[in-house]
Amino acid sequence: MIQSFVITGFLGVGKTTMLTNTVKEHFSDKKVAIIVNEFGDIGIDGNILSNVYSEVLEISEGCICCQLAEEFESGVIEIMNKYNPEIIFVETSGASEPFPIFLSLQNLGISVEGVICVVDAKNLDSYKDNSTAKYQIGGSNIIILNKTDLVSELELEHARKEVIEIKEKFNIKNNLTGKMIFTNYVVDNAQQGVVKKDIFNGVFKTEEIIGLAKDYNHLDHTTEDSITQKVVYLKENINFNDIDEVLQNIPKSIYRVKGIVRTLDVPNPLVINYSFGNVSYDELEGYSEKSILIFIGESIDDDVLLLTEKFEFMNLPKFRLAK
Ligand SMILES: Nc1nc2c(ncn2[C@@H]2O[C@H](COP(=O)(O)OP(=O)(O)OP(=O)(O)O)[C@@H](O)[C@H]2O)c(=O)[nH]1
Repeated sequence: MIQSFVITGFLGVGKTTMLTNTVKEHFSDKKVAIIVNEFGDIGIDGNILSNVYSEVLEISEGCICCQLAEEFESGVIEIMNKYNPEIIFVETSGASEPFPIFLSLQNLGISVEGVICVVDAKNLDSYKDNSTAKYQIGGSNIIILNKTDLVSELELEHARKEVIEIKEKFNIKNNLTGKMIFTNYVVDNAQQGVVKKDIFNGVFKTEEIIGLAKDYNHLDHTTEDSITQKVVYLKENINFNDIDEVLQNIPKSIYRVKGIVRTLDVPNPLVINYSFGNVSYDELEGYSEKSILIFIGESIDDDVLLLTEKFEFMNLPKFRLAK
């Protein structure tokens, strides 16, 4: 039977980092397929992962947990036929819930060995009230407190307590029987997403939950903290400083910026990663597509316009992620 892991967690907490490091560290001897639910016209994570690993399927422009179950399931079947993987990792978008994906995998006869929720130990307080974030923790059975390099032991302990509190409150139940779907869960720590190998050995017996999971209904995302995104394509005449100035002045309502941008003064295109006030730039060779920035957050329309008014846009499409 093919095994799988679902990786969930809020925007920018380190899911892709964990996936990349984990696959390299613990699964280099296995045939691994990675499925990334990415938003926007190009999958930036997919682009990066495909440099590391070859078999990446991207499901784009939508949320697998809401509209894309069918596309997701047919994509998984395609991957199984083409690559015959031993293990499948599914990275869900930071704005979706993990459990519907669990069910889709189960429908396809794939064994789900764990639903891993990556938590940002440094920034949990700033996103823990978002309803999707709570359901992500509630819908997982392996919780990884990541970015431990950025916190003190006291802060880590605080984050751990908070996570357990949320988990106990939002632990998903079967709608019909009222029983907990996950009877067991673990909380562990990681830095740069490097997770202990035995975490992947499974912490629950699949048969424990299969019966319960069948009757589970999709939880609705609530409207009040809906997450939207804006995709901005940039013209080619920008300097690095123009980009940096925008990224140093991101308002709090924008949780996440990702992109790949070519500038006049840096030789290679730059992969841009912004989350929780930190921005990083990594040069990427061989990218020749349009320069693109994706802004993700709550009610961000005006903020993005204000921030980017100095750029000349090619266009500015908008997607709705979660309602
Ligand atoms: N200091 C520190 N930074 C980290 C750690 N893990 C990830 N990061 C950084 O956090 C940023 C976001 O990481 P990603 O792995 O892209 O996060 P993600 O959860 O996949 O993001 P989305 O797919 O947009 O939801 C990147 O700049 C990472 O380099 C960590 O343990 N410590």
